[in-house]
Amino acid sequence: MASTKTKKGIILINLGSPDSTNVSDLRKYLDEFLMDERVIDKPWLMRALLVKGIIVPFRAPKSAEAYKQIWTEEGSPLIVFTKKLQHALQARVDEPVEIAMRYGNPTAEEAYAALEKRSPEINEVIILPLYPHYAMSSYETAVEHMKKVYKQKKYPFTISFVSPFYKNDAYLNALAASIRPSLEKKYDHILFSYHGVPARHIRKSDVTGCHCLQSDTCCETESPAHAFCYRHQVRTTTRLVCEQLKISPDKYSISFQSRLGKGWLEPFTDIRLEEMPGEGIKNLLILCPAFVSDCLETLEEIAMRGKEIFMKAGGESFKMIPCLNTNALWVDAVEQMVNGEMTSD
Ligand SMILES: C=CC1=C(C)c2cc3[nH]c(cc4nc(cc5[nH]c(cc1n2)c(C)c5CCC(=O)O)C(CCC(=O)O)=C4C)c(C)c3C=C
Ligand SMILES: [Fe+2]
Ligand SMILES: [Fe+2]
Repeated sequence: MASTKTKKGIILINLGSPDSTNVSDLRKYLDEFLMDERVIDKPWLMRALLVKGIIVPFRAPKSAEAYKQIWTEEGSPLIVFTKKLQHALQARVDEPVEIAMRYGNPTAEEAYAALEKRSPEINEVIILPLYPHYAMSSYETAVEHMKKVYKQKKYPFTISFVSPFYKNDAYLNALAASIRPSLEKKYDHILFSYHGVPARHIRKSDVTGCHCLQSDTCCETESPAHAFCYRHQVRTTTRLVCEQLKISPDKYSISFQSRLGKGWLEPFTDIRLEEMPGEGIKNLLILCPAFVSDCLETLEEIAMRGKEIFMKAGGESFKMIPCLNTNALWVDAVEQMVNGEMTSD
């Protein structure tokens, strides 16, 4: 029997941005985002009342102003950097590369259709969610959405997903290289600020039902829960990259940003930024490794508002290390991952 030759296509999926900074586009984007049951995990009616009745009407005008601070002529930084990553990868691989956004545009349907149109003979699509760490509100929802859309039509290809790459060697090398030049100048401390999640989400994702968040050190005790534990994974990325760079544990820490409501992972980035100068940390290096593309949460929340909090509290220098964006070592890592050369589980 003749064997079928594999013809691959690649999709990079990221979170997505509003189409513009108009309040109406913000409403549409926030509605789609926050009505996702993996982001706000309340029963549909309660979620709809909260999102459509309270959060979106109040947040949309404020978010529109925030997006205006970072919007470029080419559009939202998150989309622009994801497209640039697509082109950088495309320059290295023969397989067609498309992008999709979990919320907004381009959609999953468009990405599948674009691959089919570019190469009708594709029989296998590798999907890389652009999140280093597993969270039900990021990695899981991207995967489930791509699967749901895939099932709605008869596509001539199979789909498979790259796992969270928080301890992948090539990713860690890229992250370390992006930090290394900043270590040459004087600094007192490095803050790894990760996007926060509700603690409840971590407990929900605990496959053992009895491990996650049981103590402050449970993330350091081996457990099958860690394949889905955001806190374990961000701690692992931080520890491994600091070991590689020989940064001693007293010189760095982790915090969580962008909280929306109560019961989120602590410590909070904004609170730590206010406290640090009083603890003698006057010269700060900060990075946001939950994001591989600079976006609203890095450029506006941290580089603008976070810096202001720190400097007002008595800080002297605040250096933000950019996301990996189109860093050549990061493109190497992406190329390895879509080629199935993952070293993480
Ligand atoms: C319940 C609310 C939210 C959860 C949980 C959450 C998790 C989460 N988000 C990202 C990545 C990004 N989030 C971004 C923006 C953003 N996030 C939330 C809410 C939750 N996120 C909101 C309401 C917004 C919109 C902006 C705002 O109004 O503040 C972005 C930036 C998008 C952009 O266009 O630049 C990213 C990226 C992760 C990785 C994550 C869980 C780990
Ligand atoms: Fe978010
Ligand atoms: Fe855990």
